Amino acid sequence: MLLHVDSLAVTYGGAVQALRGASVDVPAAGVVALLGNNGAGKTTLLRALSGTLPLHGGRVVVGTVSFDGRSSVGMSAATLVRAGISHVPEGRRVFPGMTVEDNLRAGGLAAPGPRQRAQARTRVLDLFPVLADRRRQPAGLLSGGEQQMLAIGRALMACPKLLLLDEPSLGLAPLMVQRVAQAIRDINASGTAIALVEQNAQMALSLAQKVVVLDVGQTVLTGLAAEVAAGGMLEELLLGRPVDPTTPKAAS
Ligand SMILES: Nc1ncnc2c1ncn2[C@@H]1O[C@H](COP(=O)(O)OP(=O)(O)OP(=O)(O)O)[C@@H](O)[C@H]1O
Repeated sequence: MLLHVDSLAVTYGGAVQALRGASVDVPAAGVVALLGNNGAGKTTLLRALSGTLPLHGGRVVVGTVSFDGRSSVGMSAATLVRAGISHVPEGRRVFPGMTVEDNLRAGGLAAPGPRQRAQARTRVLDLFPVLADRRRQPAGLLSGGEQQMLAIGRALMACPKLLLLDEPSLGLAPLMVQRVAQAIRDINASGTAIALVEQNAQMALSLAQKVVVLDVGQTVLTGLAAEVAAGGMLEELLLGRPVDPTTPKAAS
């Protein structure tokens, strides 16, 4: 398993328990959708995995996280990105005053070497040709969809084994959502594993092989995407009806 997370607990400021038993496995080259209602802990989970919990207060208190065979709890964001975990945060967070090219260059600082950096740049510009057209423009002038592409492209510049995507479709027009979804498919087809947080459950189910549902900081369902989609379990969990504790965990 590329990523193995078991019973992870995270608190903010010692008081807010954002995660209280999150478990998720992501196989090499797999796509896992992380679903759950607002406040379920999805963003916190991605931040814990990429070492970007707020410096002020966010803390992993218990649990196991292993990435590529090594325990990764407590590693810095810089170490984790070099180990192969790239995070595209919610709200894209491109550097608005820097050009598209410089945003990509910043992502490439974590690439293993110059040859891999050049290959990653070619790959990103093939995936998102609009970034090549706009490479001299400040990132802040791009549309929301283009900024999302740039944020994903910047993350890919580090040559990740695992890409963490937080709400990539948020606020995008339907056509742009489709283009981002296709890009996610293409990225995965080239061997990069993906953990995808998405409010758009339909999109997430169409991209993922596996689904993990979080509720109030805990993993309450793990299953194959096709089975979860067919079984109507998701509506039950996301619409807030009581979860049957006897529901078996589907095969992972
Ligand atoms: N910096 C922070 N300080 C204190 N509490 C926080 C902080 N960030 C998140 N929380 C709390 O932690 C819990 C989990 O939040 P998180 O953002 O991880 O959930 P989420 O599933 O990503 O929700 P959403 O879909 O709304 O983004 C919530 O109760 C939230 O209020």
